[in-house]
Amino acid sequence: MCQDQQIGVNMLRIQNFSKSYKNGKKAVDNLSLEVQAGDIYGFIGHNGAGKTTTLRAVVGVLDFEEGEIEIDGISIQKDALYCKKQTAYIPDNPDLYEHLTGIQYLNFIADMYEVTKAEREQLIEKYASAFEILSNLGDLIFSYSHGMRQKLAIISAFIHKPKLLVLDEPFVGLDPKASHTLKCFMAELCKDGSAIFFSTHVLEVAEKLCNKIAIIKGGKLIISGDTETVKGNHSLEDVFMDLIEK
Ligand SMILES: Nc1ncnc2c1ncn2[C@@H]1O[C@H](COP(=O)(O)OP(=O)(O)OP(=O)(O)O)[C@@H](O)[C@H]1O
Repeated sequence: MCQDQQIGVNMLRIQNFSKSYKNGKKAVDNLSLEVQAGDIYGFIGHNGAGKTTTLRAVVGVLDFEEGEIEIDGISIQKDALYCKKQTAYIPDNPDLYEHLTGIQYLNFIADMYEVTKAEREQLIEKYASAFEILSNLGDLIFSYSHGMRQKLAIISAFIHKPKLLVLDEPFVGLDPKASHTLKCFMAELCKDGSAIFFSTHVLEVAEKLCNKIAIIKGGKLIISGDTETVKGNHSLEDVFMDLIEK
């Protein structure tokens, strides 16, 4: 069902978020940004800039003391369960249950998110066919290649139609066809009223796919907004290099 009427509603609001690790390292410093329904929001920055730290705080797997994070208008500090139900997260190196088969894993996730039997069957068929792992779903995850694991994690996220999809380096390990398929499904999800916030080092992908971009450097957000505004008449790579080297 098309939910275009939701486009523009805040799905993620990060306000003055800071995170220091126990060793005293301030990984993120006073970061604020908003991701709205319909947005494909790219989060870019050099190695160690603070992207994963931010993403992990957003999805509730990393505690933080400073700032506020709201998902679909609800504070994750106040109602973490509600927020987690609206969200799917694919880390940069998904840790899947190796002793399950692919289909057992997908059913486990579908059960957790209360996806009906009819709907899960239809969506698993759709996504697993598109990612060409339908015939592998009966095999143990233990036997999957890195790319197949990545595809399974992606399918598990899409089958419960999250309002907010958070991805950390989702294109790493995917072959060109699977990357293309993922981009199409990301666009489809956002057209249906969800929002995507993802980190990437692939600036060409960010430039083409994202309607919004944020650049983080040394834990501080240095620019964010509409892709066209962020890049002006330049390529995103030129803008990135310029900002990072300043
Ligand atoms: N568990 C941790 N304990 C201490 N410091 C950490 C921890 N995790 C990350 N850091 C530090 O926080 C900073 C930000 O790391 P983070 O993983 O968020 O960066 P990133 O932008 O995702 O980098 P990359 O592009 O390399 O994945 C880095 O200086 C890193 O060393």
